[in-house]
Amino acid sequence: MIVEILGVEKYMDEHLNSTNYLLRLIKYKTPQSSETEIGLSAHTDKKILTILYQNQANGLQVLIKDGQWKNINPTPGTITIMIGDSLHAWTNGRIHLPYHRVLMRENETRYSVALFSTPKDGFTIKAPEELVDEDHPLLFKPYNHLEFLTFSYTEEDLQCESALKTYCGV
Ligand SMILES: O=C(O)CCC(=O)C(=O)O
Ligand SMILES: [Fe+2]
Repeated sequence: MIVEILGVEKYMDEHLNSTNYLLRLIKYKTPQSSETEIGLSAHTDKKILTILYQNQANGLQVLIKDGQWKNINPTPGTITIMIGDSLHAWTNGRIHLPYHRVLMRENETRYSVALFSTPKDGFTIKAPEELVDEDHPLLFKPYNHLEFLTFSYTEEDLQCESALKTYCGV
């Protein structure tokens, strides 16, 4: 759908051939006090797309424009999809990159299952020429996904507002 909306369907095969998948089951510790606790601190997913499924214990929040955190309380049985850094960079910033976190509330155990699609090792993320023009100048230099991941585990990444901009912003 995304490639169709952006008119770059011709890259679909390249995308499928360069993608791996990773499934993660997460169990969050149940807070025993009435204080809310950070289950997962604010971050963006460094990968392409995240498909998220959770139990009834809500807690996912997304940062919205005015700097507020918005609760994401999905209807039971539905999934939440989030864009990761790789797709944000590949689309030359055309698709919003959501900062998100998980807050835990008293006596609720949250389980979530995340299916990440991720660029294969060694793949270079480069926005297609169709998505770069005068109105949309190139935002990120082409970068190697694995090297970016290595950077994202460093102290420098922890201190910067956007790993992607710091690492390869134009
Ligand atoms: O558990 C959740 O709802 C969020 C998980 C998440 O953001 C992640 O694993 O990157
Ligand atoms: Fe995440």
